[in-house]
Amino acid sequence: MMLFSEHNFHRRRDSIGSIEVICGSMFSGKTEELIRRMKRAQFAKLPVEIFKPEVDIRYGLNEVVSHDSNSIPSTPVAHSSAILLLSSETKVVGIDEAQFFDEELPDVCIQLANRGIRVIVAGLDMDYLGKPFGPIPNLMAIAEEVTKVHAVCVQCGAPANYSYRTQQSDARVLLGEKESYEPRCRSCYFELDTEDPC
Ligand SMILES: Nc1ncnc2c1ncn2[C@@H]1O[C@H](COP(=O)(O)OP(=O)(O)O)[C@@H](O)[C@H]1O
Ligand SMILES: Cc1cn([C@H]2C[C@H](O)[C@@H](COP(=O)(O)O)O2)c(=O)[nH]c1=O
Ligand SMILES: [Zn+2]
Repeated sequence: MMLFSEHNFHRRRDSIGSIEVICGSMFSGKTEELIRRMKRAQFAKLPVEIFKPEVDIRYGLNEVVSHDSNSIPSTPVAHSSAILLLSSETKVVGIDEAQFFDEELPDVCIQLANRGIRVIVAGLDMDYLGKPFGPIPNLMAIAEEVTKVHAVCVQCGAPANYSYRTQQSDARVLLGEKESYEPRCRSCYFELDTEDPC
């Protein structure tokens, strides 16, 4: 089976660029999907570069690592504009944890795509309060393709699109894993009474 993004990419590989967004809750497979697409590009012998925000130091500075320990080398950057300094040979750019970047990231992605680069951006669409997170909503608006992936709700097993924070903290940015967050579905996130009222 050929996924839409792979088909699209092949057709356009030497012509115009594009922007793809992979979004969802924590543990939904965003990083794995980003790594999968980047590795396919490498198999196609295309020069790739992967970036992540400097703030995300969970697994060290120089690689993107999934919750299943898949990894790919990456470059940490303090501001999205630094991504524009990449090599002129680069054909595919991956960006992980994009929710932590500044609001200039969508414009940076447009500039890259207009140079003919395929840009693949992964990030949380919502913060722990269920609010749209950083530049992700604007990126979704300008992207050619948006993929929303889902985790499994730890409470009931349904598809999960919320990241429920289990630690007491009001800070929007709180790096963490399973000790601080759990993926939940709407019903479990809002603790809705799902009993049939009739
Ligand atoms: N509740 C869960 N639902 C789905 N995957 C989970 C869950 N808890 C742990 N995982 C693991 O997380 C992996 C996805 O990791 P990753 O790609 O890093 O996600 P994300 O970048 O969206 O946080 C899955 O393949 C699975 O092994
Ligand atoms: C919901 C939420 C998450 N974070 C942090 C927690 C993790 O360090 C990353 C998300 O990583 P993942 O690859 O998507 O699992 O973001 C945060 O700082 N604030 C939040 O509201
Ligand atoms: Zn649930």
